[in-house]
Amino acid sequence: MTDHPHDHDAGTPAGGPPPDGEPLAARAAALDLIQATLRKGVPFDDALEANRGVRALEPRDRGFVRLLCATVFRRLGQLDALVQGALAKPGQPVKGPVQDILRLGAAQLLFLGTPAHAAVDTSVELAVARGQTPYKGLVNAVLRRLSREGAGLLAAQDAGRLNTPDWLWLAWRQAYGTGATRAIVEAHLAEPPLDITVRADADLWAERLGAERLPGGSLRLPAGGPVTELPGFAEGAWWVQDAAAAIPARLFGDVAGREVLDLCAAPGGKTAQLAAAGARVTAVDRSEKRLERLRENLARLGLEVETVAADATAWSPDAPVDAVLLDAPCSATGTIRRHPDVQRLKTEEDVAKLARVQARLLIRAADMLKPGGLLVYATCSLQPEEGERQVEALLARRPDLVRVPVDPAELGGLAGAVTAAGDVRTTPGLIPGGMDGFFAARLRRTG
Ligand SMILES: C[S@@+](CC[C@H](N)C(=O)[O-])C[C@H]1O[C@@H](n2cnc3c(N)ncnc32)[C@H](O)[C@@H]1O
Repeated sequence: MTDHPHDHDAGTPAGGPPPDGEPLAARAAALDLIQATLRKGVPFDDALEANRGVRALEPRDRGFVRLLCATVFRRLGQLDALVQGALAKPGQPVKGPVQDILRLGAAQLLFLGTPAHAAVDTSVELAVARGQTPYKGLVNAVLRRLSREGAGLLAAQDAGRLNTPDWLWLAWRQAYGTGATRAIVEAHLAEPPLDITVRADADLWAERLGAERLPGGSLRLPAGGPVTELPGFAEGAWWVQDAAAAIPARLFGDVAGREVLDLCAAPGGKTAQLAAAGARVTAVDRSEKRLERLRENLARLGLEVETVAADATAWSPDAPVDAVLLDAPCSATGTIRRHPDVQRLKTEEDVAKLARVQARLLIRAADMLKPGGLLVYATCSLQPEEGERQVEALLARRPDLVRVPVDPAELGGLAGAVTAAGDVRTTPGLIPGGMDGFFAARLRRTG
């Protein structure tokens, strides 16, 4: 389970050699998937779940399809510039399926190490199979040229900048400065490692899995391969959760025996942390389908919580509580290295719309607290409107709330993640191997 609204226990894409079993079927499935996302706006994980062609493939080929699509989303700016540069007539418009076939072909040639003949031949066949026979020659010529000259062209590109939509580049530069923005966009280029949170015995599991221990307690493994086959998965010893996503629930301190409301809970990564730490959790989510996923996840972990399917802007607990976690719906721009399609789907308008929802949820969450109770607000967004600005606005509006600053020692010494005001702000470039961009603030109700 991860924090992304469209990803659950999906694990990480497996790399490995390109398919030789059904080479065309795998590329055809990848074409359908990137078209669903880039042309129709369907989040990649939803497209993947709905695609029958992918389900029919061997697991290794499915891994290839996932990696190929992720590479197209991750490197789209570079790929489009390369294709443009390789056209016989520069500036010639290349659109629709032909454009997408070229993107897939170039990604295989230049980023996945697919042998040139396999990448070129399957792309040409795909063009024919999709009724693009008149463009067969163009696909062949562009990809052959890229197989010869691509590496040199690639070396001259500013990869981080090219792959980042302008609005995100400008917003991050304004919020974090040029150096930190560079670190963010560089972190987006790499396939992220697999981070997990263990129920208990982190040292034991680190040894068993050969995992690295991260500040704060998460374990880190290299990406690739089916997560469900790793030791400890089936018996519920751990769950998938980015190291940054594991921070907000820890900000409550010792929750053993305490009642905690988790207001936007599914698929349950933070619910699991709270329940594993001994809290009595009520997990609220407005999506019954996602709540079902939360129940499945917690059942695997052998953890019990109460679940409520409700809109948190309209629902109230029977009585005020000691602790509320609001992991609000957001643009998810902090998860781009895990979900590179996000940077192609989300817009500035989405951020403004979500910020209004977050403001409403925050007021409701504050109203649910007893005097002395703690509210932790979190989003997996890099946009200050969904983090820092929300908390400033709430504190200005609600004199009964005060900030309880976070001490870097609470984050295993990750001093770079604590802001001057005492909130948590992680960015993907913060640690080697990266971490999601997250914001978290801890507030106390005083009256
Ligand atoms: C960022 S995800 C939560 C991730 C989760 N906390 C975890 O750690 O696994 C946001 C969740 O908020 C839910 N949601 C969105 N608006 C809501 C609302 N008004 N009331 C309750 N849940 C809502 C979505 O269905 C989604 O599951």
